[in-house]
Amino acid sequence: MLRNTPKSHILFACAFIAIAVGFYFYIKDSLPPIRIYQDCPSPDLETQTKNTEGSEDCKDQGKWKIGDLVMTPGLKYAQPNTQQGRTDVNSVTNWNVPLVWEGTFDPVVIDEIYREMDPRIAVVVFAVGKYTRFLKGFLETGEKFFFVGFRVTYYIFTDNEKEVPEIEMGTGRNITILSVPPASRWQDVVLGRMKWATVAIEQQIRDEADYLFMMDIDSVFYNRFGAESLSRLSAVLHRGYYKNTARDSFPYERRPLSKAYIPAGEGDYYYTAAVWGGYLEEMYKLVKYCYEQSQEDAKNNIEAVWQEESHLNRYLLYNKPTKVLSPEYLWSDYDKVSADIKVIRISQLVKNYAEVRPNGGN
Ligand SMILES: CC(=O)N[C@H]1[C@@H](OP(=O)(O)OP(=O)(O)OC[C@H]2O[C@@H](n3ccc(=O)[nH]c3=O)[C@H](O)[C@@H]2O)O[C@H](CO)[C@H](O)[C@@H]1O
Ligand SMILES: [Mn+2]
Repeated sequence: MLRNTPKSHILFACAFIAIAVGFYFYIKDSLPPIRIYQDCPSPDLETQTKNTEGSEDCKDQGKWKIGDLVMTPGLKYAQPNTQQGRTDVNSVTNWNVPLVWEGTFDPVVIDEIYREMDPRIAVVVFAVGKYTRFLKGFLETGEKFFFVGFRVTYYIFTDNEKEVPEIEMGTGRNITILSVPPASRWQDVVLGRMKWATVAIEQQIRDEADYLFMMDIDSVFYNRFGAESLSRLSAVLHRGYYKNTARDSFPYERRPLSKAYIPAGEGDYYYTAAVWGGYLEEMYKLVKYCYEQSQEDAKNNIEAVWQEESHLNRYLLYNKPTKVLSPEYLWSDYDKVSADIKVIRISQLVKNYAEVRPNGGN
């Protein structure tokens, strides 16, 4: 067959291949690296050993943990006191983990200790539809108050990248924008967060972060929010139900048909879904759980009363968080400040629900 091909054609083909190869080597260094997505085994107990034997890429994933509490000699801070402290609030849960309030930690000591461990902190926020208007205030105040001096990446999920403002970021701090489709129901956005966050953790965030927070975007930071919040799994008490609410009056999902069902007579606290955090792989497990449970509900034509917040509350009742954060970690501009709230660290803004949501208020 080659014998029948004119020589000029063969010469032409060879020259073309030579030019193409030459061109590839010329531009090779400016091409983005080709990355074949590798599904690392999830680090639950059964796969833990396999995971350590995995490829280089998988080896370090999910490995960050709170380590030795090492402090630099010579650090100046107030002497701790065994006799004085908060007496107006309970600062421990009945499963004996800290319940964090202003006055139960020293920011100087705690930030110093944890900065040594240098976690890469991811903050996942969604700004879909008109909620992009909240990005500026959230990010600007985050840069002033949220884990100052730590490595932080804000993952902004939006349907409108053009609306993401330019913000001056501190050293070691970044913004990553991820694109999601628009939605016609706000319920689909709040629940969709669980789906898109699951996918993004699997495909990207897992390689880039050690610790992850899920947060609402319609809020601003007013004061320090730092290393005292770190733990394997940390959840925030909802400001509306933390003081005098009997467990049977918590707005848990009460319909047995839903996967988020909690029967009467059970319950510790009511947690908000607007701020929660933990080790990357713990959060992955929990975000995915909320996603899968809500999918099950959808098959049965039911949507939990407070969407992912209901699934989160069920999970946290039977899988206790290792740190509980007081409502200082999510207050609201709607509410009068109670005497026990000495510092508001982050607060939900007043918003016109009917105007800002695609399908109106409630
Ligand atoms: C303080 C508190 O407990 N907040 C919870 C409460 O939220 P809220 O009443 O504060 O809900 P919300 O309107 O802030 O929605 C939650 C979040 O979803 C995103 N979003 C929502 C709608 C939209 O059109 N575009 C968009 O981007 C945005 O990041 C927003 O902050 O109830 C929701 C579920 O019902 C979630 O459990 C919230 O975490
Ligand atoms: Mn909100």
